[in-house]
Amino acid sequence: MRPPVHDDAGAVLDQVEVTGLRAFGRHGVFPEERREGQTFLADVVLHLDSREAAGSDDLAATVSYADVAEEAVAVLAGEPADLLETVAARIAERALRHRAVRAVDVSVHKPEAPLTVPFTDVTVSVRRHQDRAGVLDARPPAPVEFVVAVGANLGDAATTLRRATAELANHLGVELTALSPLARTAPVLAPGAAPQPDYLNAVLVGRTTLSPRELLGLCHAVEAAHGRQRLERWGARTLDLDVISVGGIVAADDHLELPHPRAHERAFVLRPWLAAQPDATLPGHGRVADLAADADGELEWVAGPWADVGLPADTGTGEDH
Ligand SMILES: Nc1ncnc2c1ncn2[C@@H]1O[C@H](COP(=O)(O)OP(=O)(O)OP(=O)(O)O)[C@@H](O)[C@H]1O
Ligand SMILES: Nc1nc2c(c(=O)[nH]1)N=C(CO)CN2
Repeated sequence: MRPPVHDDAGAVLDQVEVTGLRAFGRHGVFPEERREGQTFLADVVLHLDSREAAGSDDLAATVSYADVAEEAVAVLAGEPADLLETVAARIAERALRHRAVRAVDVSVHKPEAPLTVPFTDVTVSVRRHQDRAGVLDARPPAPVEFVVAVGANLGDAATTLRRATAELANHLGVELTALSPLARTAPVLAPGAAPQPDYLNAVLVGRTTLSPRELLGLCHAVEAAHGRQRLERWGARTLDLDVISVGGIVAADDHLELPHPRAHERAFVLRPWLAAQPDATLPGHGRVADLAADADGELEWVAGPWADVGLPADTGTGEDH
């Protein structure tokens, strides 16, 4: 095991290790190294939280070491660099594009390095961490899954939710793949708050090429277009769009936290989400089915289709739950 990397809560991350990756490359400072080439090797240790993947036995919840290995070998065999440090950093950068990878150790070996003395190996090792703030602003290289929870308890809530859902679905870089049925839910209020009307809630699942920040901005724009005013925390509202998760990212800054910090305890999020996506997991919290079973909150399904957006597959808008 490499020295551990800790997550934000101080827990040691798991390690996935690939060693002895080998390729013919042309890295080096000397012209003959560029001309003749030589063998390079790499060891890669991925630091990640494997609990979700272990719970669901689903490769999508972790990272394929085969992909990381191929990417590392492509760097070894690829564009020549003067320094092993550069080669190691390139491999690390490729590995960190996999969002599940929180940190990575890369060692690059050059056992045929042009030294004038007997030696066994030359190794350069680097450790790199996920740029956690940057991750919230980065557009994913390929579409990633997102989950948005919608709610309203002022005005014609059903019409607002239908229109807001269509506005999201029609936005460039956003595609909806599953919709929960509509639920009527008892308001979850701050202690001592005045009573409020029941909410209508639903959950939208989709794929996006927007950055998480852009998706939040889009949600705010749709809220504003429907007259949302932020007067008090947890106040009654014409429309509320919460970004629950994007691409499995676990990251936070002052304006955006992923996954949504209260989603794991909210029946009005979890139960519709489960209905839309029975095998869903909430990054850092586990299976939505388990979380939904533990969450308190009164909820009653509103029968019938409630949104008119084209989905790639027939999904449960209004079937029995
Ligand atoms: N994952 C997220 N989704 C939506 N807003 C978020 C998220 N993370 C942080 N925020 C921030 O929270 C701020 C308050 O959001 P909002 O007014 O919708 O809160 P709320 O709906 O009253 O309460 P709650 O956040 O508990 O749902 C937003 O301006 C936004 O910047
Ligand atoms: N039932 C219900 N209660 C809430 C809701 C909501 O969407 N549904 N949203 C809140 C703040 O986002 C606070 N309380």
